[in-house]
Amino acid sequence: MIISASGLRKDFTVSRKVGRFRRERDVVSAVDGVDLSVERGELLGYIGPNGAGKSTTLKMLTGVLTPSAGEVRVCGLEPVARRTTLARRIGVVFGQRSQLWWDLPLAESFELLRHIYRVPAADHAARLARCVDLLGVDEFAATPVRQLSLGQRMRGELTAALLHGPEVLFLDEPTIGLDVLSKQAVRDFLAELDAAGDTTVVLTTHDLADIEKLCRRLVVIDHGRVVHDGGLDELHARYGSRRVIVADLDAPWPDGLALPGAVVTAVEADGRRVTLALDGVAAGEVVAALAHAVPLRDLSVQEPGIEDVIARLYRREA
Ligand SMILES: Nc1ncnc2c1ncn2[C@@H]1O[C@H](COP(=O)(O)OP(=O)(O)OP(=O)(O)O)[C@@H](O)[C@H]1O
Repeated sequence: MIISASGLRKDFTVSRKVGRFRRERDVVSAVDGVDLSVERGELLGYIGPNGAGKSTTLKMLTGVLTPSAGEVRVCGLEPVARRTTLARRIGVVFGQRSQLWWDLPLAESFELLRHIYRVPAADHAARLARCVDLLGVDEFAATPVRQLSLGQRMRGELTAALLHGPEVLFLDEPTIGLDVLSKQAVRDFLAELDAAGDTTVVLTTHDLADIEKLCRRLVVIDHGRVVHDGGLDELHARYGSRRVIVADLDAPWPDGLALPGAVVTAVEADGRRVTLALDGVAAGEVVAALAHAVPLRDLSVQEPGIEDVIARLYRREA
């Protein structure tokens, strides 16, 4: 395991005003007993609603915050105690904090990072070439960082985080606020990184397209606790996502008509369009029964959307 955590906790003490003069202290468990194992080369989606504890977890994994309790190892090291050693073996992109030099052209930040991490020139050149190829960072390498668009800066941040060849890359919301093209470039880049298999990636995101395109495994956290750890398919199965048939009819849907294995969820367009959710029955059987019962004009079968699953999961509709 390249990352392992057990019983990981982080409590924050916050003071709250009570009445005019009194303050009371509350303890907020931002991370409340998280167990996590990540294998080398995995791309893990670490997701959850706002305030769930994602960033706090990442900060403990990268040695920025000391856990209140629990065990954590990244690359076999205890992150806080071995922070400097760990820094050479991980890459970090946290939305709010930049690792680039604001007033220097992007290319000079890359060069400085090469010296700081003492990366052999050939390795640096090879890694940079890959980022030029996939993220197009050469187009704005001469521009001072402060003048870059958010999308350009994020592409620069990703490059900067990878130039020393980290074993693990931690990304906190890398696509938030980006324009469509930059989002696509970042996503394609991460897919390629995942396919190459030599970098472990932990990704927090609220972007459903990121989740759908990139994360084969998802750890979902809510109120500081893991509520799901597994693939997207398992999530669909567990939260009862159902395939849907939308049928256009030549005559109105007969009131009260029931088909085995399907539930009518909507009747629209003067009764000439009906939506049926499948109850685990093969679509073919329901379509055959439908064709027998009503004059069909057109029909489509839709897979459940990730939006639906995640929304239900966050509402805890198990
Ligand atoms: N330094 C701090 N002091 C007090 N409370 C904090 C601190 N940092 C985080 N919290 C609280 O801990 C909880 C978890 O916050 P965290 O930032 O980890 O959530 P998140 O899942 O990353 O949320 P988001 O998706 O909104 O970024 C929240 O209730 C937050 O208000």
